[in-house]
Amino acid sequence: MSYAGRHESAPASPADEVADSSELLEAAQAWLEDDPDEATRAELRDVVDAASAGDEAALTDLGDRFAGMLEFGTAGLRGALGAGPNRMNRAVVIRAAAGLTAYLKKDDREPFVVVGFDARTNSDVFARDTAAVVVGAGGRAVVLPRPLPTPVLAYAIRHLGADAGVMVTASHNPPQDNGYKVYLGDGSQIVSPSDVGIAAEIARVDRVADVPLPDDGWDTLDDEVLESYLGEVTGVVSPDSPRDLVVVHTALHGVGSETVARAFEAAGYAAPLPVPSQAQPDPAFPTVSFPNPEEPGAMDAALELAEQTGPDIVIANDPDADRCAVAVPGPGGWRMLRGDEVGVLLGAHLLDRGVEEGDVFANSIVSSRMLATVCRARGVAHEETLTGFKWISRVPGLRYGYEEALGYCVDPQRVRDKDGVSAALVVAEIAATLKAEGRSVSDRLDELAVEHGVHATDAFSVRVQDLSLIDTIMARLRSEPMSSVAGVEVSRVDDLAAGDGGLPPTEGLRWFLADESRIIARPSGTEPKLKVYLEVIEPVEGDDLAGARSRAAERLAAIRADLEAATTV
Ligand SMILES: O=P([O-])(O)O[C@H]1O[C@H](COP(=O)(O)O)[C@@H](O)[C@H](O)[C@H]1O
Ligand SMILES: [Mg+2]
Repeated sequence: MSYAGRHESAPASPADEVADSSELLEAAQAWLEDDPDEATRAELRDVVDAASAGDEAALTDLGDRFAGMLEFGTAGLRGALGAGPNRMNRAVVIRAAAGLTAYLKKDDREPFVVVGFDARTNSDVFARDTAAVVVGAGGRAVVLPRPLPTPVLAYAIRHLGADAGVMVTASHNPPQDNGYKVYLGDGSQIVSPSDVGIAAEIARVDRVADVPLPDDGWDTLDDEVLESYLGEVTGVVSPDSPRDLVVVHTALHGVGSETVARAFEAAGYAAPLPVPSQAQPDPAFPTVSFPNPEEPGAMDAALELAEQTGPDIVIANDPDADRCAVAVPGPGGWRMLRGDEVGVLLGAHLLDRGVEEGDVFANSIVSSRMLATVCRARGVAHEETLTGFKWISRVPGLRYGYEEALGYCVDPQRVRDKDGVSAALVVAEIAATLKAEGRSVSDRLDELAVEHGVHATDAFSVRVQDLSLIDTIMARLRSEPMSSVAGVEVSRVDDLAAGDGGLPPTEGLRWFLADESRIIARPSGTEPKLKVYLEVIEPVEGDDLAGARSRAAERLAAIRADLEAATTV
């Protein structure tokens, strides 16, 4: 399944279907013969045999596998592992690597590509294929020594002076997925027009069998890259801020444990207390249904360990360790902070530590407007970008950028992407500093809310099997416009697909209500779901923060109820 949002299809007539199914079987047979991987060949052969014998389910399955090539979405290619062009497999990866290399060669030089990989099923195989394709095309390739966090790869690109980087990972997606993040030499993930240029080169690859695939010729790096990253990442915290802090950490079965523990020790903090059942990389992600700290249940084991051991904070990374989630103790037990809360906490902290002329703070349009308000109050420039770090990381003069999806870039000079390791260090600095003052992270959030107003955010997803349902919902939201939400008049609607709001066109709708509440609906570019983001702002009168918070929560819940109704499948 491709999650990039290409899912328009016209209803077919019965005659078309017959023609389509024979064309489909032909296309599948041709793909099968050209697939270098015995495992996916066998898988596809079974589906083709069943479909040829008239099995309807197999035919539908085949149709989905051949619904087009995986496309670049919010964070590169991402899809279910399996045979066919609309899945993640060796044939698709070899095509992608060949297209990328051809694109890089247009600059008339031998491309130099650094490749990283996580610990998912086949990530190492896809990394090796990528290196082989680059070398086979006359380029130079180096591969990270073992499964490591995405930010280490993003760092390596600029550290080594590579022309491009590839990270084989599906980040926080379910175990059956894999993915392919592509970066250029500036260290940022690709955006238009390079994604279109690379896609055009991928489309030009006629047969996988014609792509030279040598058995060697690339270098496997030693630990120097990781050591160098660790040596530099400690620079995100001040040498003289307090270090007394107890942290529980989970890597959610991903690759973050070692790098985070070593970064904490290198920076002078105690290594976090790991959640033992989730500390080692495991492609089956056995203890969680979704290895995404945003999903219900994913943090249960970490919060349970926190209940038992009483740390100051809990930190989680997603499996490729570019996201960072935080939980704090409160009167009612442990509470997960929203990405927007961590985002403003980090932003305000970096503002407090001092900014330089030309520094810009940024966040994505689906994130809270609170950081913009804080920046305005301090006279510091702030920008909004489209969703995805590929956009945030490109803001000129970026000093700090974040997105509500638990992504933070506190050190854009070194890593032009979100980095769950450096973010964890700055979170630790904030928590340890507050602890030394006898205060807590919650106290600091209260202070910011009193000063700038309660910015209450929420989000929900409508998960679908059939991607065309997302189009159906978006079409309905356009054709039956909401005039009020939760009893409050809609004062402005931006069709983001038309470029309203002054950003590059992207599928999505944004509503502003008369009371400044904001709603955005957009298809995910990484998973088969529609995402809806909500924000209300409630000023704090006098010092009645509790009253403002409860009014905000009520307004938010009412908006959510209306939007859930408006987006039912
Ligand atoms: O998967 P990760 O951790 O790299 O995260 C990726 O996906 C997130 C969700 O994207 P979408 O809303 O389109 O699904 C983006 O916000 C993020 O910038 C991107 O890098
Ligand atoms: Mg990730």
